[in-house]
Amino acid sequence: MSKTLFDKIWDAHVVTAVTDGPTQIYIDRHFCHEVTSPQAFDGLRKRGLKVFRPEKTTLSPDHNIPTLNQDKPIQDPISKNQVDTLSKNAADFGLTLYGLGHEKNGIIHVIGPENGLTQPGMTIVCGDSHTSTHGAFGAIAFGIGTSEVEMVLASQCILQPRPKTMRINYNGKLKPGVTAKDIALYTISQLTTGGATGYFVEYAGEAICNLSMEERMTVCNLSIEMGARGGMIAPDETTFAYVQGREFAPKGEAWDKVLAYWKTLKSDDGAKFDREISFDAASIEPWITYGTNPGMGMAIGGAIPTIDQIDEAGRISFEKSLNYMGFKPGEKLEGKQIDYVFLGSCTNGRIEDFRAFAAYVKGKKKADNVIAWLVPGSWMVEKQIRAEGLDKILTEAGFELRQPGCSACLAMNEDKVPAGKYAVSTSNRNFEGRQGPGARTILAGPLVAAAAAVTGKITDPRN
Ligand SMILES: CC(C)[C@H](C(=O)O)[C@@H](O)C(=O)O
Ligand code: SF4
Repeated sequence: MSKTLFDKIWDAHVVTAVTDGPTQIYIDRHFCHEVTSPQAFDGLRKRGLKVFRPEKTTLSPDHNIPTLNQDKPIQDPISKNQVDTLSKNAADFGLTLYGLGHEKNGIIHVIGPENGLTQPGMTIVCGDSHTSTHGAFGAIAFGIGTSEVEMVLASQCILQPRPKTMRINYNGKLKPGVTAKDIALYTISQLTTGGATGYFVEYAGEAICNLSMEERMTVCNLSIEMGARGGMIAPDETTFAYVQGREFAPKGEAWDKVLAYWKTLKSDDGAKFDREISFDAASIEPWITYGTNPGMGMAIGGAIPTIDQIDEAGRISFEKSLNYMGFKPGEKLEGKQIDYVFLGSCTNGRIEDFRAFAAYVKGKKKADNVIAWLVPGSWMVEKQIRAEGLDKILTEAGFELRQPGCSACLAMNEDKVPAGKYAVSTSNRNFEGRQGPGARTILAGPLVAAAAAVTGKITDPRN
């Protein structure tokens, strides 16, 4: 029988199938950060349990870490406690930790792939919704809650109801100047933030096959913002070339063997999805959000919907959202002045994002009205930025590089956008207060962020 990519990986990981109940699934890789893991470790302590397979779990603090002076003690007591607790848990349970100051520290969804811990065919979990990022490798990767973190630590398994499957096809080629982030924001705008609830999504089609691994990670990262359990892309030569040679990638004979298996990981012809939709890649424009959820987006040259374009049931929240943002129905945002630019996060904090940003700002100057936070996703990204001399281009254009971490993506550290200020951000959430109390977030890709940083306004990077 024809199988989807999802079915193949899922079926290969079933430990116990229960009729009318969740399936027990084996987990190949487990990532942990400081926010969602403390109670899980305490739970193990209370039960007198060890971590079942310590080599399968990797820890990195990312949410609470400062992006300046990481060599000094963390000032905020709550953040310090969370980061210290993660270190203690790693030591007590014998787990690998890329702690603060470690050359491999960074956002957990950035360091997994760059170290070769993320591989095709795997089941991957983390107590974090953006675990969907790892699906870019052709893996079943999804976020879990803290009680499930405890379950995985104790048993290397998890109980999961089988999600429905959806395939989204992007036919044809993207237009020049359109990025992976635009694909994702466009898709959420079409499907809405609840449009993929209950589904595991496979992204497919020519425009997806043409993406680099980092671009695929950006697309899969945002799956959760349309409610999907996760997103995935079939592995191909691009995937294999990215994984090969990385620290934890299989080597020698083991590589040849696994590669033969990875090549079978694609949806068979005739495989049935519970839902299938298609978009014309050429209809995607550089995309920005105007509201307070990632589905409230539009082409950069477009206009915010007018009230009559909104379903009656949604009008109150639409008005509330625009009120928070200080925008009016029907308004165009191109040319509107902004205050902050944030380049970073597990969505767009990788080397290609910094290359794209640097290429745009090269020979130009940062606008005086803009405060720009350029935050690499990891120390490996930071090192690469310097190795390529991108830091010099950025400095000459008036920018400074900060130290890696989640930073202003959710403002758990000091990087908070002040109330009422507008931030063009390459991250993935624009909820009220996400980047600081009262902060107003406009989500966009790295090129739109670069254009905003040099003009001080919302600007189409193609002009
Ligand atoms: C802190 C964590 C639980 C959260 C998530 O799960 O996504 C965070 O990473 C976020 O992006 O909001
Ligand atoms: S960068 Fe943002 S989205 Fe990603 S894990 Fe950190 S807080 Fe969550």
